[in-house]
Amino acid sequence: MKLSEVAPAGAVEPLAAILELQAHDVTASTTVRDPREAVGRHVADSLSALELPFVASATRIADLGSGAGWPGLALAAALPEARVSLVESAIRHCRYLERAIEVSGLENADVVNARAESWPEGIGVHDLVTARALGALAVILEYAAPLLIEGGHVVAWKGAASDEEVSAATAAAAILGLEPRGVVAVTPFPGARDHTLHAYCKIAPTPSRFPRRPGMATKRPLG
Ligand SMILES: C[S@@+](CC[C@H](N)C(=O)[O-])C[C@H]1O[C@@H](n2cnc3c(N)ncnc32)[C@H](O)[C@@H]1O
Repeated sequence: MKLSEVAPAGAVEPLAAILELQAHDVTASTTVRDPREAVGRHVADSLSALELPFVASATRIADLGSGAGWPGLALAAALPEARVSLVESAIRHCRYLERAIEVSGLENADVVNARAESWPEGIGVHDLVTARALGALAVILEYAAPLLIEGGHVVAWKGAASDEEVSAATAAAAILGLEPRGVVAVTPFPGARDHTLHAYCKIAPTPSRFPRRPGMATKRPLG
């Protein structure tokens, strides 16, 4: 797959620079380094969410657990009007993300070295929170809900999620002021299997006891 087949014209150059960096920088947190493979597995997978209208129109995005920057960097490149914060707890990954922003020239992305549940400046200001490969759905929702404005959305990129995981997330959503808005199956690259986007909307204030202390969402999951 070519970048120009999966990314909007203005996003091709910055993303090509990031894929080149990712291929050679040993601190990039990914096993998919070959740029030709990364076009599908990282870029197209990240941009598959643009088919959701509230992703395409988002203006203030937080990508939680960014790692090597997917989906956050791809969304920043594709949505130049949006501001994208890459929230990453590991300083090593943050340094890489800063280099990726520098080589790409993306001016609408920034790096936040924090745990998603310990980022007070991020509370209540985002209309979209994204997360890929960060954890169980219920955990992602617990991290995301406080960061959203009412009417904002969460999108979680998942492989095959079990019925149990989805039910736990539905129960967690009800506690957090979120409502499920569907699961969309996507095929970002030929042969991609079990790629789904799980969407939720914030329909009510999140109770003030959230975010809980760091680590609690995984130690004692809601739902
Ligand atoms: C498996 S990687 C996924 C990276 C990227 N989203 C992807 O799909 O390629 C998960 C990342 O989340 C970070 N992380 C884990 N818990 C976190 C938290 N509570 N807040 C912010 N980052 C977190 C880890 O350091 C790691 O870089």
